[in-house]
Amino acid sequence: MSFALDAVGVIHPNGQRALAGVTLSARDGERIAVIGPSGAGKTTLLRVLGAALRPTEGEVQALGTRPWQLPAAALKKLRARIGTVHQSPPIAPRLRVVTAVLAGRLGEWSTLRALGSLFHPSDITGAHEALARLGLEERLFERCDRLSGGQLQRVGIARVLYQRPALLLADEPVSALDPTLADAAIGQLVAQSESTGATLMASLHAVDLALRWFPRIVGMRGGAVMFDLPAAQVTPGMLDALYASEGGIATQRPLPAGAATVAVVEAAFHRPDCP
Ligand SMILES: Nc1ncnc2c1ncn2[C@@H]1O[C@H](COP(=O)(O)OP(=O)(O)OP(=O)(O)O)[C@@H](O)[C@H]1O
Repeated sequence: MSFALDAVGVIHPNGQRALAGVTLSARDGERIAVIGPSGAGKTTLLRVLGAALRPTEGEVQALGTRPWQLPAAALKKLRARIGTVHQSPPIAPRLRVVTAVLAGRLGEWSTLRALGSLFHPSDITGAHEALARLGLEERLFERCDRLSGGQLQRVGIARVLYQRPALLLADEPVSALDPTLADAAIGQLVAQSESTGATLMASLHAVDLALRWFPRIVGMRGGAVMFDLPAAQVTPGMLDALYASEGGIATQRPLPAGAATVAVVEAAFHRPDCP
């Protein structure tokens, strides 16, 4: 078992409930997409799974441990085995791209090695390989504040590929990328999961990408799981219900502009290389 949540709820300090009664588990190596409207609780769910946010209610298990029962040093070790791609990567602007990628393994390194790598990057080949998978190898020594938002997002993905975590969490990892780059970047995350056996869980607004690349789809709304199904069993009607408008604000299922909704959903059900 890679992770298990049992009746997990989160209420933020301001009283806002973000998750309610979420029970969910994943086997090692599973690939799961989380979809749902804005505010559904996707980011909060990923933060709970990454042991970054302690839930208000329920039980969390991740990589064979109960994070919130661990002493501080063991919790730090657990976090080093979990990799998160953030929608806006928390990367210091003046950092070189190479250093930002190598930071993926900071949690594994001694303080001395980590400090040293700031001044003398120690595994340039490894950083180059990770960046090449995202088509960014020529930016190896560029400063991060000279990159576009989409390039920075790809640096965040390269960093987690370099980290090689056992549990790979991605929160809207391709929101700043054009459709071609987004598809390629999700392909790299999936390839990483296939080659290392890491469990991959990604939140995505692009439903077509979710259905094409992920065998299992979790639909969330209002902090709760609405459905948890194999991609082939998710119907256009379920997607309409998931993204239905609330409070008079018209919402639209986020599919590529100009696409015939049903046709795209149906076409997206099967990856050519998936049975
Ligand atoms: N730090 C916080 N303090 C208070 N409320 C929060 C906090 N973070 C999230 N929330 C609230 O929790 C709910 C779920 O937010 P979350 O960011 O998990 O949703 P989401 O599905 O990731 O949304 P989006 O698709 O827009 O990123 C929302 O109502 C949000 O306003």
